[in-house]
Amino acid sequence: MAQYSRVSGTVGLITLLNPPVNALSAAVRQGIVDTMDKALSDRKVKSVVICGHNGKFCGGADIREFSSPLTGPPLIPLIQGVESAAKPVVAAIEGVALGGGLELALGCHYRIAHSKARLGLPEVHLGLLPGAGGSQRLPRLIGVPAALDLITTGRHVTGAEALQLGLVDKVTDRNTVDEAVKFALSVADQPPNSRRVSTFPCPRHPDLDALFEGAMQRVRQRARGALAPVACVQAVRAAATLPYAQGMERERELMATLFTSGQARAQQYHFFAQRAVGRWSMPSGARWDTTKPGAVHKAMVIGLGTMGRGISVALVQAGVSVVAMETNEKQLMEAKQAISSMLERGAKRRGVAPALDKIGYSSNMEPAADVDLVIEAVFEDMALKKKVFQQLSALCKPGTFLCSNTSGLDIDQLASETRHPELVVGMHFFAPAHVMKLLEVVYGSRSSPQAVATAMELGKQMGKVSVAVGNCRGFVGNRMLKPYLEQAFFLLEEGTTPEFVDQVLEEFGFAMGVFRMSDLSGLDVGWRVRKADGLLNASEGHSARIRQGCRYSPLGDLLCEQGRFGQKTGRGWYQYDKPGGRVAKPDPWLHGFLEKFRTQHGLVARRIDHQEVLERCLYALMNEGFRILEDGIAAGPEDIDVIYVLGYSWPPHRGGPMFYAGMVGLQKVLERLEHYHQEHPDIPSLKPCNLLRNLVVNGSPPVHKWREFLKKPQSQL
Ligand SMILES: CC(C)(COP(=O)(O)OP(=O)(O)OC[C@H]1O[C@@H](n2cnc3c(N)ncnc32)[C@H](O)[C@@H]1OP(=O)(O)O)[C@@H](O)C(=O)NCCC(=O)NCCSC(=O)/C=C/CCCCCCCCCCCCC(=O)O
Repeated sequence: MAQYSRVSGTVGLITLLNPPVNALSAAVRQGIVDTMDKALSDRKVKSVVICGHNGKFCGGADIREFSSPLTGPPLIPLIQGVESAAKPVVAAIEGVALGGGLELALGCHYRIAHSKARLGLPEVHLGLLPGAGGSQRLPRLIGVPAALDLITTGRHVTGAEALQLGLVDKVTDRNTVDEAVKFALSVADQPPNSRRVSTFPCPRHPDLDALFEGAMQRVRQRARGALAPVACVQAVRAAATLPYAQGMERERELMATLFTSGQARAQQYHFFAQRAVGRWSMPSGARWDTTKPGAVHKAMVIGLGTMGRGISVALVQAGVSVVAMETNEKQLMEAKQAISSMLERGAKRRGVAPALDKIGYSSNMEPAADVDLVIEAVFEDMALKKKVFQQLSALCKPGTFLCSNTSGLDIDQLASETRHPELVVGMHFFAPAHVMKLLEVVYGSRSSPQAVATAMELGKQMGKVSVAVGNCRGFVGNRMLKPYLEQAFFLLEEGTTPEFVDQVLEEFGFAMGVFRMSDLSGLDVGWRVRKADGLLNASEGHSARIRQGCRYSPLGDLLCEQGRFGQKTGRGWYQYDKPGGRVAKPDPWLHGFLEKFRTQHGLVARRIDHQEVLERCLYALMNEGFRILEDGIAAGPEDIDVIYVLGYSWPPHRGGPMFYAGMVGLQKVLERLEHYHQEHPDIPSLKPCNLLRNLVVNGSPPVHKWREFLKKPQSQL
């Protein structure tokens, strides 16, 4: 709803009221229509201010309403009504003005913003475009290049940047509503005719064709196969080339296509899933809303390789004091320099001073005695990590939380090395740790709810989306990666090439196919894990393509034996112009190697099509996701989907693997897995798991109902 009052004698004040973000629900839209009517018909009122309750202007259209038939006054004529009002209307922007909220502000005749307010048109992240006139008004107000940038990236700008762009008329550090009321008094006598943005000509640009071509190329590269960014470019092009009314018609057509698309559903699901994972629970029944996190003022990071450096930066930027520790003096010196420059760059980007005084360095463990939390980020080696945990347990003051940045090792084993296993949790960061938004928080069988709450909260403080998961090999993300990689290797054995597999996966929307990704992260990483698992050598009398009774592909191991570790060595699944080179080129040597391998193992190459690559790689991965749910390692499909979109570059417009399974149809996923498993009975990951069968038997319920079919989460180890 919206509240109305008259202030300072002649200003009509309209306050949007819909906590927590004053989203434009049907009731709020009706409230705006009613209160505008009041203000315009009140003869004492000379000008109007629109603001939001509780320091937030407006978070945009109410996204929850998008899944049911739209009711209440539509937004486009509502904003048109505000713009055509005969009395000046001023938007008082505090907190946020996003999406429909900013579009409402663009319909006002003046915009006053707090310098720290955040403004933006993030609809592209919801699979939409700014469809309430935003795509037509913004370019008219701030010019085509700046509007293209804001609309296609969905990025937020501060009030201060908005002023520079010409998006707002004034910024303030004081009470924004008071300033807006003063401003409204000062313009009360000025007719708003010349302030209607829809009547502005779109600023001219010398080469519109090149500008839009470049923008189109960028959005296609950034989000392969996503419809919304392309439609955003098309809508802005309409603003630049057509009269306003025709531009609005084009905006409407494009929005209608997006609004009902599966991609918009997927991205809106992802928006709510990111928020849902914050409401975590543990098998014991402990929950996010009943557990108080411990305070973390000072933390220690142990091991300053790439991960430790990134984690240190993320902690400092979150306002935590850090002691960064590394025993190797040379590495310590290099880390100091790298961390300082990362902090400086980050501070410059955010327009603040670098908090270099928040970090100290040590070459020994002693400072652990005086910290609230330790994050161990040493090499991924159980024996080494165990030693670190033993030392920490002896050194730390009572109550210090001990966290391991492991990508898949057993948290319970680490905890058992300490005197207080309840204080131990996993914090699986993703590289680069100061940039990537995902954090898997792993609870072991003895982790206390408070330890989990503390790690979850610390993740949030670092700007990450933290997902609580149970303890098993590879946790959620890497556990699901295993069958995906395995299928890709098997497909090579059966006749295809790395180029074709990557092309199919990239067309699906992944930023990189599995082989290019493997070259980037280093083939030796998986090789070391397989070595530790005793998988490198076939048992006597068994085929080289069988391990532990199941089909196994030694292809990755054979490349590593040749020193082909990927980009860093200049050779892997592809060739590069030099070690460290980034441009992957097909490698004739590799094709010859695959042919020889097939001959040696009596395999006849067959033609493998697009559909088979996609289904075998993705359905095997999804099947593991169902198993993870069945095992209680993830509390719900949203957790898995958030992990995959934020940590494994699953395309957001496809929601995540579990959401995608629902989109494809669970029955179809089941049938195709059954088909492939019949063809390859020696690949257990293709055997459809019970939860998938159970969901199909129960009529394939929508993804938000799957939790009803799950057991309580539990640790598997
Ligand atoms: C930055 C935020 C605003 C706040 O962040 P933070 O403080 O961290 O808090 P959160 O945890 O994120 O959020 C708190 C809770 O609020 C919920 N929330 C937030 N925003 C919204 C919202 N916009 N709607 C509903 N709910 C919202 C959030 O979920 C949290 O609750 P919970 O924990 O999940 O319970 C941050 O929240 C943020 O970034 N929000 C989103 C901002 C955004 O993206 N805004 C744009 C929304 S889309 C929009 O505005 C579109 C406008 C144009 C509409 C035009 C309509 C025309 C329709 C034409 C259709 C044509 C169809 C034709 C079909 C046919 O032909 O038939």
